[in-house]
Amino acid sequence: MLNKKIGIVGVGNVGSSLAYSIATNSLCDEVLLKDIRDDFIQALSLDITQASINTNSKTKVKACIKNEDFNSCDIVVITAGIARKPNMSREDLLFTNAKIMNSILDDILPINPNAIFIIVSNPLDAMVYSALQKSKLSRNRVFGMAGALDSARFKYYISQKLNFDYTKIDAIVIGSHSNSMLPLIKRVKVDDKNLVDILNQKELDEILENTKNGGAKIVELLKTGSAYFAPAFNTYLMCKAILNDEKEIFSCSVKLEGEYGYKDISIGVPVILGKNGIDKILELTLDNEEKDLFEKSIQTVKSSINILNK
Ligand SMILES: NC(=O)C1=CN([C@@H]2O[C@H](COP(=O)(O)OP(=O)(O)OC[C@H]3O[C@@H](n4cnc5c(N)ncnc54)[C@H](O)[C@@H]3O)[C@@H](O)[C@H]2O)C=CC1
Ligand SMILES: O=C([O-])CC(=O)C(=O)O
Repeated sequence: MLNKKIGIVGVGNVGSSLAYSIATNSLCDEVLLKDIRDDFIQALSLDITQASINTNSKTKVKACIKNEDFNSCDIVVITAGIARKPNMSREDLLFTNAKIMNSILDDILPINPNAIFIIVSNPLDAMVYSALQKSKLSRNRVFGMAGALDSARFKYYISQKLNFDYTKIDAIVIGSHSNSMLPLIKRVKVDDKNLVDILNQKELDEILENTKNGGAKIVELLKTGSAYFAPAFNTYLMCKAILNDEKEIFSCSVKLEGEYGYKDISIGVPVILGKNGIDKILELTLDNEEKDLFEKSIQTVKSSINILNK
């Protein structure tokens, strides 16, 4: 897909892995890197370009010299901010990352109010809400990556438990990107069979716990930060779906305006992604137990938004 440009703001672990995936897969014409570390992004633009040379990639990787370079970006991914360390929750990042997000939007929005903004910084759902409030852009152009990652982890833990090919597993996580996320276990299909008919309750509970703690487990092991390859690759897939107008289904954090019975809140639900960003929000029919868990998820996001708005 040429004549398309993606800007990445915050080129640390997630941002640089995303730039690498985009460039080595020749997803677009240009990737623009912006960070507060100028020499670092110069180095990365050289390194990632040199990595993609032998893939015959058409993607140019450039370090942003002036904010005006963002004026022609079709997509801007915001991965700037601090990552959590062991014994921290994502919510502990709230104030620092909201401040960083606001300063980035102050820089980019006047130059390019027409891009699609994909938010990655944590706590994800509150950051999406905050970016929407600040930008006043429509919700189909400001949304967040998390549900795709959580759904990949859900599939991973199901496949581990069953020792079964994960390509034959259909599973999705909705709700907040927090401990109160909602892996929809009753809907999981394994080769067209219901997972709940295959495993006992203890085994199902283990999968749920592992999925919810998927990010924290990596944080505990890494000690210096959080996961980046899987977050970056899922963001890459979202960019690809948009630039290629794939109309693919992803679980994304999006502002609800009545869907699922909620308004004025950003949270993970399945959506269709295409060239205009969010093409459609899909409304699953939740049973009473799922509705209660979704409400808990909503409350987690609301409490972060309320803290920010105080
Ligand atoms: N939504 C999700 O599923 C996931 C979210 N995350 C979040 O993504 C964020 C980034 O994570 P990592 O890449 O691992 O962190 P990192 O620390 O490796 O990179 C963050 C980068 O942001 C840059 N930065 C800080 N302030 C900036 C500003 N004002 N303008 C431009 N750049 C700025 C830093 O210099 C650094 O290069 C964190 O908030 C993390 O919690 C990480 C993984 C998954
Ligand atoms: O765990 C973290 O802090 C980073 C993240 O959101 C994830 O990997 O799911």
